[in-house]
Amino acid sequence: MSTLLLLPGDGIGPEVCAEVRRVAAALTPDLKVEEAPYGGMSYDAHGTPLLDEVRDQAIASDAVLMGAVGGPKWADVPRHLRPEAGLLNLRKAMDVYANLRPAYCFEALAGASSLKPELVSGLDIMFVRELVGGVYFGQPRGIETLPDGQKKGFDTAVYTTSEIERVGRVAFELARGRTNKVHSAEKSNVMESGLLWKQVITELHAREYPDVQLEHILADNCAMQLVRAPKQFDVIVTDNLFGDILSDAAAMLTGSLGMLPSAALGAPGKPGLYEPIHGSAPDIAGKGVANPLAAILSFEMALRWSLNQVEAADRLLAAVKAALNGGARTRDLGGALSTAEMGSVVLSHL
Ligand SMILES: NC(=O)C1=CN([C@@H]2O[C@H](COP(=O)(O)OP(=O)(O)OC[C@H]3O[C@@H](n4cnc5c(N)ncnc54)[C@H](O)[C@@H]3O)[C@@H](O)[C@H]2O)C=CC1
Ligand SMILES: CC(C)CC(=O)C(=O)O
Ligand SMILES: [Mg+2]
Repeated sequence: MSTLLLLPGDGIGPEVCAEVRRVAAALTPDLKVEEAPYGGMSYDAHGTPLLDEVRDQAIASDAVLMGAVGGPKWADVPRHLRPEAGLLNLRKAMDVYANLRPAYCFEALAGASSLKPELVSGLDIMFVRELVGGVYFGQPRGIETLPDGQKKGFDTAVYTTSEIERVGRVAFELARGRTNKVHSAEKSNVMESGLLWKQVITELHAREYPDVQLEHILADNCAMQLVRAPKQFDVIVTDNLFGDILSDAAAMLTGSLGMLPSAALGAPGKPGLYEPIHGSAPDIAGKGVANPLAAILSFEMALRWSLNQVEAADRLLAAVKAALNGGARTRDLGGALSTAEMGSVVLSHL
């Protein structure tokens, strides 16, 4: 029996994870679903966003699915104890370095996109975001007071050859099963870590993946091209910061931030960390209106990538498609369904 560890977290996290629980109970009754405190609610109860035993439980499970963490309540908590620090520490501890963020436009939602339907109809981009390196983790970092009394805030963007190579390999391998095309996005024009990124990807491509079409693109141009002509992209491999930003932007091409799931993968055989790409959405938390589909589709990715249940994943994907084809829409998609009502429509199609 496989184990899924659910970490609902804060804000809308518990609301969308409740729908994942219902779907899992109906679709995969043999899956053991455990739950643990995490994020701000763990800080409130235990003084830390990630207990050592929860980290160990995550590493020992077959897959981890989290809702979201953070919110204004914890804005004044010291940086290393903030909910977001718990998330970064969990990603690092699980060494889930390749974050797959599919920006897939369901046919029924082409009209809900921020772009004209013809620009997004058939859109299927796979972001491969490096997740455990770069500026979110680099040292030194901090806020210091300068001799003249003003303050200096600083971070370090750092990547090593092996960190770039291993995520690049994931992107090229994925591309081979798709349209054989990879864009590598960086800022090699102004950043040394970006220059190394470009060199390592170029060498990896020449050495191991000459059959795949590779294009380098500066991250700012990539942002512009995503909203100009997104269908030119298939796989986009990029660093932690650019991947975070570009994938949020791409979410709106698919209709809503509430639609995008993700899978964070490490070494083969190790558990993956699955999460909707959105945050805790404090502006709508507690209202029961959040779109649960990003979380439900994250469960679909967990079934496919970690839990060896491809048939169940196919059934779930078909149920989400049927729900959307039937007109089911939460508020972010222009409809009026509540979180639980959207979950129920998906369930009705399983
Ligand atoms: N993986 C995680 O746990 C993440 C946590 N965060 C944290 O979440 C908190 C809030 O961050 P924000 O910048 O507001 O980003 P956010 O992603 O939480 O929300 C941005 C906007 O999208 C809407 N939205 C997000 N998810 C939605 C859903 N499922 N259905 C309908 N609407 C949805 C929100 O209502 C809001 O208007 C912060 O503390 C941030 O650090 C942010 C991103 C990822
Ligand atoms: C640490 C997270 C809050 C950063 C983020 O927005 C993300 O990973 O999507
Ligand atoms: Mg983000």
